[in-house]
Amino acid sequence: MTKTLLLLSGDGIGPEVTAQSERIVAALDAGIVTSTARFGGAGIDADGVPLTDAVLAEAKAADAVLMGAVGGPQWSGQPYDKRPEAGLLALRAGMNVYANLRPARCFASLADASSLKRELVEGLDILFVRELTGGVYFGNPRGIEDLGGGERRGVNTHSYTSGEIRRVARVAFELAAGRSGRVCSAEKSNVMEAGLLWREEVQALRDAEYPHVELSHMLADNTAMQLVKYPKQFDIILTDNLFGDILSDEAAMLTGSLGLLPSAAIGEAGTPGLYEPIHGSAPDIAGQGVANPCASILSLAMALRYSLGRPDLATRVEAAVEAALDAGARTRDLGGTLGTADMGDAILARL
Ligand SMILES: NC(=O)C1=CN([C@@H]2O[C@H](COP(=O)(O)OP(=O)(O)OC[C@H]3O[C@@H](n4cnc5c(N)ncnc54)[C@H](O)[C@@H]3O)[C@@H](O)[C@H]2O)C=CC1
Ligand SMILES: CC(C)CC(=O)C(=O)O
Ligand SMILES: [Mg+2]
Repeated sequence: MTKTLLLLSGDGIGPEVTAQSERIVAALDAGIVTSTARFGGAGIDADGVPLTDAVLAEAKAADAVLMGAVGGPQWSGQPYDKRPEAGLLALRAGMNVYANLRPARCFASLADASSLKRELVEGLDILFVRELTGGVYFGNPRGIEDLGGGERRGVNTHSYTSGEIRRVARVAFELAAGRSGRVCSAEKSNVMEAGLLWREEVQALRDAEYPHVELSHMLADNTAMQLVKYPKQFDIILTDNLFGDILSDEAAMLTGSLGLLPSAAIGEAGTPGLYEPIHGSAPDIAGQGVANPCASILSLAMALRYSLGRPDLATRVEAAVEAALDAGARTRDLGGTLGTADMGDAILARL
């Protein structure tokens, strides 16, 4: 059956890495129909807003969306609600993709590319389950107010309801069954009420419905430290929007590069998923053709697995990426000399 994939390549290196995923889709020849739309800074330049209603409607009507990255210095002077990043938050909220799966796996051939010693990262396989549509990125009130006399106040609100916590915790507990059965929930219940509620709700759901899951709780600052001390202690890390954002970037370096980590954002069954590399638009290397496309291609693999009904092709794409890395294919971030399209070639050759 035909499936539809909407490509929102966005800004900076977004279009460069998404182009390589598009080549993979074409090579798979699996009846996946792709379309493209403007999004992020590219949307602001053409339409005045980062995400139009029409593009959101297209995203909700597709089987899956593959996003590149958004943002860049050109748009940093805009008010917050007009920035490319606000478009991404609106897309995530509009698609109601509240659970963000961010796997951090260390490929065998990259164990020496990590900033940690080989023995600490060899075989590493962590899955972050990050809450994606709540917390401090979305809470109200927010803004910068003028207090007079040259003083201003910046305000953001971190809030979670029990329902928001339970639905993402359920995703983590369900996924635990297919892994080691262990979930570590990271929050700041020692200093934040929303963190305390997080801890209580996660524990209550586990006790009521998932008694076989081995659940532990860890304060998020300690989690950041433990990730570089002994990362292999973790299997699934369940955490909120802000901590998940930060901890997953940290974990990326354990695997060798931020350019390697994919993600899947999923919501209720039967609704489309949003797939994106965890990295941003990388203005420092944009336009040079040197970005690593692996995170985008591995995000496409996650789309094949979770939204496009082709787990067989997901495995094939992941194997092609691993085989290219095993054969020594390396972009600059991994210490190599290949450009973005060369890396795409190396992966395509092994597909
Ligand atoms: N999902 C998204 O669209 C995200 C967007 N952003 C936006 O991106 C812009 C830049 O943010 P930064 O803090 O610089 O984060 P970033 O993730 O874009 O880049 C951080 C560092 O990692 C490198 N890097 C990232 N992806 C790479 C890849 N595929 N290959 C090789 N190197 C790679 C960059 O060159 C840079 O040195 C900002 O406007 C930010 O808001 C940031 C994170 C996520
Ligand atoms: C809205 C994004 C720019 C936040 C982010 O860095 C991420 O989701 O990884
Ligand atoms: Mg981030």
